[in-house]
Amino acid sequence: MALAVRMRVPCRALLCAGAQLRGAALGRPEWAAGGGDGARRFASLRVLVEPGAEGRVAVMKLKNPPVNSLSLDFLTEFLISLEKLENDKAFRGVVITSDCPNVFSAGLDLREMYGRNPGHYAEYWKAVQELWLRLYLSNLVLVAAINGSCPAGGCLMALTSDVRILSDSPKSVIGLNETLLGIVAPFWFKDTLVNTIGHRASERALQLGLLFPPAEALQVGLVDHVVPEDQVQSMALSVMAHWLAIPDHARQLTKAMMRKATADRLIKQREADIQNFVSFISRDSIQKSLQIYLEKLKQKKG
Ligand SMILES: CCCC/C=C/CC(=O)SCCNC(=O)CCNC(=O)[C@H](O)C(C)(C)COP(=O)(O)OP(=O)(O)OC[C@H]1O[C@@H](n2cnc3c(N)ncnc32)[C@H](O)[C@@H]1OP(=O)(O)O
Repeated sequence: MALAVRMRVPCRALLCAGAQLRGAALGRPEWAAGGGDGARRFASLRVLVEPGAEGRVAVMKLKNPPVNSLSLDFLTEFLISLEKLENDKAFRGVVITSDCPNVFSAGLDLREMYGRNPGHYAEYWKAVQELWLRLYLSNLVLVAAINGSCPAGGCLMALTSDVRILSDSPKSVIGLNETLLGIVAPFWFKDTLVNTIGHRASERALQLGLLFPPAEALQVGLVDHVVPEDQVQSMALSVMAHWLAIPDHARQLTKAMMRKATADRLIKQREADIQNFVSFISRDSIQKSLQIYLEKLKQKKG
């Protein structure tokens, strides 16, 4: 029973070890315990982890300004924080939210996918896979408190949660908009979306690269609740309490039953998926599309 519940993701330890080495190489402290809660509160440069009021729930705040792009450094720090929480039996649930105003996450860091070498692309993609697998198969109850814009990889991250709460703001759009960048969402992004909103809605959303405003996101089932911005966190904690009323073992086995087949599709072909990504992203035409998109983002500022 315990084995079935505690699904492990291969290569995690290696990735985390890599992250620690990278941090050490940059000459900065890995973790700083702080505040009156002692060891339970910890932070890396880009991820703040605070215990909730009752101690069973942690709040993870993404802090990679200006837009919480999922850079390699961010991903490695996030994965280490998540592993710490998974390994601490006191924690049963995690609320994931943003520390950056108006943006939950801008998705994958375009600078990791543009103008680099194949080895870098492979390392980056492995970390993106790891993020998805660790979140999608997490034994913890995960609630995404989406307090801002949530495109592409940000949306993927939110989709791995058990519940999504979106702030009711014009900036809070959510969706897998990859086609707008001239790139294609990989099959496991697509599978996660289909598992959430169904096949037809996903087909339309993916082809058109739709970014749904709050009311539409709620209607299509991409999020579970839309609330005023200042109530996102309290709503997340109240939904969490509901989920924590269910015995962990029953909920965890049910979650695994619902998600394992989808995760296994990637686990069985991780290396091939990395090679596909590297050859796709290295194409001149794709690099050109990314360059144009990055320029557009810069021009937007005027
Ligand atoms: C097989 C291939 C599959 C690959 C899959 C990819 C999935 C992805 O996640 S691709 C990334 C998709 N992301 C987006 O399309 C979002 C792009 N960003 C935005 O739309 C906006 O930045 C925002 C709505 C999130 C926030 O808008 P805001 O006005 O607050 O900020 P900006 O002025 O636009 O941006 C500030 C700053 O940040 C840079 N930036 C924005 N997004 C990214 C990003 N994803 N990666 C790297 N950098 C990003 C932006 O260029 C600005 O930089 P400068 O200050 O240097 O100009």
